[in-house]
Amino acid sequence: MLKIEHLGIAVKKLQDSVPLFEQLLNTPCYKTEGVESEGVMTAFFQTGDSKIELLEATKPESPIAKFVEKKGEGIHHIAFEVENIEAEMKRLAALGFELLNEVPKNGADNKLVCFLHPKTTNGVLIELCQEKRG
Ligand SMILES: C[C@@H](C(=O)O)C(=O)SCCNC(=O)CCNC(=O)[C@H](O)C(C)(C)COP(=O)(O)OP(=O)(O)OC[C@H]1O[C@@H](n2cnc3c(N)ncnc32)[C@H](O)[C@@H]1OP(=O)(O)O
Ligand SMILES: [Co+2]
Repeated sequence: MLKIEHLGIAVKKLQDSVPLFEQLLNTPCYKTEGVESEGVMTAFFQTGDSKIELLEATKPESPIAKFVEKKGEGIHHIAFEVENIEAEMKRLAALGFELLNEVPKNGADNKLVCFLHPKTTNGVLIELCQEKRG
């Protein structure tokens, strides 16, 4: 794993949380982007080498809607940047980690992503992400 690429934070309303995080971090939100396949709208902040990703659900079946309903707002996942996502997925599957998607899928911010089930990672949802090339 190269670094923590971003921390995902589930929120109820970006409209409220974006200004709050702008004040907290003292840096502007540099991008908002919808990811239809995940049912989320995201907002990104640069913090040093890593990012904060705020996530608001855009439909009731969204993992973020379920999470907020059950646990409330808060840290949802940690995303690690990897050099080669397919090699990393193979390596982790062979070690017994449960991959939530068998092939890399499109994430926000020009990334290919794969999630690991929190039940195999001490209750922490992990995202692998690789910059899309070409
Ligand atoms: C845009 C993209 C990007 O960065 O580019 C993103 O981040 S998209 C971010 C949104 N997309 C995703 O999260 C995709 C991956 N997530 C998923 O597939 C799902 O959310 C699962 C993690 C499999 C959970 O779904 P499921 O329907 O099974 O929910 P559930 O509510 O029944 O939860 C099953 C168990 O997992 C726990 N659980 C659920 N979400 C969790 C989370 N974020 N962190 C830690 N534990 C979590 C529940 O408390 C429960 O534990 P107990 O059994 O102990 O009660
Ligand atoms: Co993420």
